[in-house]
Amino acid sequence: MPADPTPHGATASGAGASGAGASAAWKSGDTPQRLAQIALRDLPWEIGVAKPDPAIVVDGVSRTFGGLTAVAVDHLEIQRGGITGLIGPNGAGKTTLFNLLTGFDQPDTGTWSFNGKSLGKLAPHKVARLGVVRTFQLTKALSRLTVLQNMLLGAQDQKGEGFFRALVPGIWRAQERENTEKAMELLRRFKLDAKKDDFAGTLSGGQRKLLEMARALMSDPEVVMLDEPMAGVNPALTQSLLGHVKDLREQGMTVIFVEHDMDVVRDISDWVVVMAAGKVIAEGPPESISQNQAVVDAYLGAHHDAPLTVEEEDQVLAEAEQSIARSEGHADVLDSDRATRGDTKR
Ligand SMILES: Nc1ncnc2c1ncn2[C@@H]1O[C@H](COP(=O)(O)OP(=O)(O)OP(=O)(O)O)[C@@H](O)[C@H]1O
Repeated sequence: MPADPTPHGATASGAGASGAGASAAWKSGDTPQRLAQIALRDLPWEIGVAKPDPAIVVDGVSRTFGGLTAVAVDHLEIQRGGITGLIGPNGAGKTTLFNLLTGFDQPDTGTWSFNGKSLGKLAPHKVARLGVVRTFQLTKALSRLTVLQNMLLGAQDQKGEGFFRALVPGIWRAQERENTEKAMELLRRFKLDAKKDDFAGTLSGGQRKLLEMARALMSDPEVVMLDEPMAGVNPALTQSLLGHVKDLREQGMTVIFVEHDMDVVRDISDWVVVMAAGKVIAEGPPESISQNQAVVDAYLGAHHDAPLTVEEEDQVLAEAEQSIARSEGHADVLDSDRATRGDTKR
């Protein structure tokens, strides 16, 4: 795990690359949460704004599927040590962006880097080895492996994999023991230790989400990307999951998570990035988002598919009735019917 949460390029007393007003407030002993908040506090709420200490920088990344532009992000920086919420209506391109950043998909154009190192064209396991891991909207726990076996699959740097090392069983046995100890420690933290020998397929949806998060931590990541970690999780486990996400920041990790529940987003994000139709349409601290007209429009637009309320349904029916009656020359019948009911609305 990253031991030193102090932002790169910043001393404990505070000299960040930019945002000088904010960095002046850094004190030794500040928690990662406070450091991230201070680093982001005085930034303008502008799309593509430079962060004092970015872990990830995205430039001109686009991905199309046939004629559809799923992602078209001009410039985006993710602050190290903070929790960044990525929100947007269905189909906004959030998962596709995650896929691109973690090597699960390749873009048509663009570059992106982690700690200044380009991640373009790297396979997912290499991206993970460098320190960027992700979880999936639909969990990828392998049902027919046990919980512990799933955890061990997440371990990096398996010394037993190398040919010469494989000739020296002592090395891989020691490695295996180390990995198992680490897996058990994480399982205890996520309260899954009692289930270590159960098949992952027998876990509840929420427990699978926990397992996936725990497994992602086996590789000691610096950046953890969580795709809808709370989706389908019962309320009792939601709190526990939220606590775990906050813990990641306490341990100095950078977290990016996709979430639809705005209460959750407000609760845990230091910064929020909003996507719609593949583009970033707003970014800022959580409190800035609900005041942003572009965000309100994007969400209201997305709600065309939402079920109608009873009142809206009544109105649609009444209008349809009127239009049929008029086209058939019976408007008078509807008018007298409405008058009988004491309904004056047309
Ligand atoms: N493999 C694919 N082939 C074709 N179209 C795709 C593919 N993957 C994503 N898309 C399309 O790209 C757009 C962005 O999808 P994406 O899943 O990234 O959105 P999202 O913001 O994560 O949505 P949600 O919140 O519903 O998960 C959508 O229109 C989607 O249908």
